Amino acid sequence: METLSIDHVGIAVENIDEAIKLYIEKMGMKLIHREEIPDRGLKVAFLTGKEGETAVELLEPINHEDPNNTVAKFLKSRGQGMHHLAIKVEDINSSLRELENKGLTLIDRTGRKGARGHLVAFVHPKSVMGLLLELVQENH
Ligand SMILES: C[C@@H](C(=O)O)C(=O)SCCNC(=O)CCNC(=O)[C@H](O)C(C)(C)COP(=O)(O)OP(=O)(O)OC[C@H]1O[C@@H](n2cnc3c(N)ncnc32)[C@H](O)[C@@H]1OP(=O)(O)O
Repeated sequence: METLSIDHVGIAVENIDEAIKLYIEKMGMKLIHREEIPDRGLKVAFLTGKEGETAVELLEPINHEDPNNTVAKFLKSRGQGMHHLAIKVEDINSSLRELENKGLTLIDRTGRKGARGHLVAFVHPKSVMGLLLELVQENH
């Protein structure tokens, strides 16, 4: 499998509106996309720099008290900060098979719809040296 690019860095935050303001006003980024994903119980926002390279994805749980919400759980146990790294691939399902064959532990066995309508899947941090890895395939 080949990584096409580093798609985004996911950052868990307690308050997405305050976080967006910080990234725009203090770091000079621009907001390129915002949505709520009720299926995953998340509010997300994507920001980039002027050159539009790798994005930052801010993630806030819709319900901070939901014990099944992975980001709410993360905020309670580890606090705000980097949550995952997402790489872009051409074919998410064949990449997942390849990673599994190489001994990595998959969280998702197939790509499913994530933010921006793209297909996404996660690989367990215990098999990526503590990093929660996301694969993203642009859904054309
Ligand atoms: C919208 C979409 C998109 O981009 O399109 C998204 O971003 S969705 C973004 C949100 N969705 C996801 O995160 C889905 C994938 N994540 C998951 O399924 C889960 O968060 C797991 C990674 C399996 C962890 O769940 P689990 O219930 O096992 O949590 P836990 O608190 O007991 O943690 C088990 C171990 O994993 C570690 N751990 C938990 N979350 C971690 C993270 N984000 N990065 C690195 N390590 C992490 C804990 O510290 C712990 O390590 P120790 O055992 O050493 O203490």
